[in-house]
Amino acid sequence: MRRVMEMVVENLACARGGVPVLEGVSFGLRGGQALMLRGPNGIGKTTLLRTLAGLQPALEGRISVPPEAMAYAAHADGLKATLSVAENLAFWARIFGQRDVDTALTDFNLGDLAQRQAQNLSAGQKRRLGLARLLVTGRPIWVLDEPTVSLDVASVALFGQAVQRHLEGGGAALIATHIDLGFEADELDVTPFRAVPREIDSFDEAFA
Ligand SMILES: Nc1ncnc2c1ncn2[C@@H]1O[C@H](COP(=O)(O)OP(=O)(O)OP(=O)(O)O)[C@@H](O)[C@H]1O
Repeated sequence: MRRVMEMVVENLACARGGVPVLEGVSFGLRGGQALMLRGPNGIGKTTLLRTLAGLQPALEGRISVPPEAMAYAAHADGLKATLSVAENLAFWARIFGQRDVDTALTDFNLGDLAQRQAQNLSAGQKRRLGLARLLVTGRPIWVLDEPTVSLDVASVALFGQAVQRHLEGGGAALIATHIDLGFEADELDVTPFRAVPREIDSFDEAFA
């Protein structure tokens, strides 16, 4: 895995549906560090993560590392329904120039399900497969949006261990979650960065 030196985010502003939701977001993330994104429902955590991962443009600001340094996981979408668990991982590994899928199978307890088609997995098993994909990206910064949805207690623990191993290997993680993942991590509450509503330029025309 390529090591993260440090990701620096400066004065970032991001929007959802054309409406600014967060602005002035600044923070740093270094190799070995996990940062938990906190804030109430709807504040803009998903929007921020999508912007960092390059899925939507920033309104302003600077991100010191390119999206290619990041592996983004939001939900199990993107799984190939008719491919088996092992084939899904091999597919992703090939895309990212990696070979090993056994570690991902083992670490997310997917060994017994390796030959099952993705479409026949339970919600929690699909989520485990979605998260196992992180391991075959080889990318240093994991950007995770509510990664534990649908996971049972044992799977949350497996996930927590996988993140910790990633950190020990010099990786970093930015995680939007409402729950305690069971390991030491820093927190970033994005509430203070809520965008100030702007005046609508066309107000006069619209209501004239
Ligand atoms: N497609 C969309 N078009 C317009 N507004 C949207 C769209 N999707 C989300 N929003 C709004 O953007 C704001 C930020 O949403 P976002 O999903 O980033 O919040 P969040 O902090 O991740 O919330 P949660 O904790 O509930 O997951 C919310 O007010 C939401 O209603």
